[in-house]
Amino acid sequence: MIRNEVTKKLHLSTWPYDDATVSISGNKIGAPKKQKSSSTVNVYAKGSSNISISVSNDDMLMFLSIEDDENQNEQSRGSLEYDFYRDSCPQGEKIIRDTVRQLYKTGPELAPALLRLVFHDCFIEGCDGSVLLDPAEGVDAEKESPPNETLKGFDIIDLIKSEVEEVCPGVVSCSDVLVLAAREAVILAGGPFYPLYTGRRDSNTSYRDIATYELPSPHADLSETLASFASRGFNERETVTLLGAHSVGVVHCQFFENRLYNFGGTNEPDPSLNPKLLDEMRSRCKRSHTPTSSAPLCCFDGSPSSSALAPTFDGSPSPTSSATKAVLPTFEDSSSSLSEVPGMDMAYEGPGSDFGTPYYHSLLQGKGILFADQQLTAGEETGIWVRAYASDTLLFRRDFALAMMKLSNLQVLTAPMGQVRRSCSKVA
Ligand code: HEM
Ligand SMILES: [Ca+2]
Ligand SMILES: [Ca+2]
Repeated sequence: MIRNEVTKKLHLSTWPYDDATVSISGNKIGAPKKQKSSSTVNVYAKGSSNISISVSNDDMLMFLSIEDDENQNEQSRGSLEYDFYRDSCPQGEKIIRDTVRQLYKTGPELAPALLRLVFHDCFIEGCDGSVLLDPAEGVDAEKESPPNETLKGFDIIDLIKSEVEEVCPGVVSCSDVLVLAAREAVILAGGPFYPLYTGRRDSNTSYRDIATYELPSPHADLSETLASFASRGFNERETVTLLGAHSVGVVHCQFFENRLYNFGGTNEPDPSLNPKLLDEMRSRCKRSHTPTSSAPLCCFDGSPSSSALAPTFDGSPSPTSSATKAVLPTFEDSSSSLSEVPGMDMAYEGPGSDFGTPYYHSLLQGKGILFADQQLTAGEETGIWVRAYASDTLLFRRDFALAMMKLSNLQVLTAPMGQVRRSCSKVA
């Protein structure tokens, strides 16, 4: 028999379940104690050909198998470290976790907001907090890019960051706060836990134009979506996985209105849209009347100067950005006013269902809300993964955890590059 040597690292400081226990070969070794300055516990099981590690919780098992996949982690994490702040701010990760959990109690919509926010940050020049910056001298803020106009959660990040600043001023980067807060949001939304490395630093600027051109469009067909994710190193399977994030949150009418009434100039709805869902969506999103009054609610193509150049968030005549702003309130204005803008609940099939699986189920029924969502069923390989995730929750949770780790490690800045901002919306 081949002798196996197995080393398992359990990352306890970020492990959300206090009651996890670990067994090796059937012998319970209990929940390893947290060490004082280190939260990594190595579980050694040497020289046995019969090692099995079981834990009291499915996600923990999945997490152990992720740890087996060292190559993937090694490649993408660059010079990030596990528990980077263990000496400089040992309470940091816990403060972030507790604050997100606290805020979630009164505002559960923060979970989808943070998940989308981390995607929009990491996709544009990496996970560097560039999306968080306000416009200023020399800063063309991504916030002002049309695809980011309905982005929410900036105030949540500010709140979390100020809690962290109270204890460890100037230590924990905004980009780390964002990935850690989003990880917590995924768990709260019913998604899987995934381990994260830290030590990201914040950008010195923001990339409005890049965001305008490079954030994927809700109107994109499959090949465009795949190309966009491939340019960030995601294969077809991972792209299908990440879109599973669309099982939570809301989509405003402007992003799918073209599918309901006049798809591609045909004056007919999108034929790939399930007729029942079409009725439902039409009842929530009335047809826009005149281009002038409807334009601000219609499409993402907000900036007048960019419309000719930006094929991404296309659709209809571009409104002026000031008009757009007047109609689409930002999160800061008031979350309640944003929720009054009509739209569809991503989880329209009913709350309380699993994270992920119902999304793929609905795609199989032609019930994707965005054209880009529904397109996942149009490809041979993507279709395979849609069907796989629709029926296999555990497979999805594992893949989603891995894909979120990869997303969270995109193109990170580490010392001596970048900076640690004290206020996430301002360059230090
Ligand atoms: C082809 C790729 C994608 C496109 C075209 C896209 C587009 C959109 C659009 C148009 C919305 C609605 C925004 C609104 O109405 O305010 C939305 C919401 C959302 N997106 Fe995506 N998205 C994509 C991929 C992703 C990925 C990879 C993630 C995360 C991993 C993500 C997470 C979310 C979440 C959580 C929401 C709900 C936000 C909320 O309710 O606050 N999206 N997306
Ligand atoms: Ca960024
Ligand atoms: Ca970068």
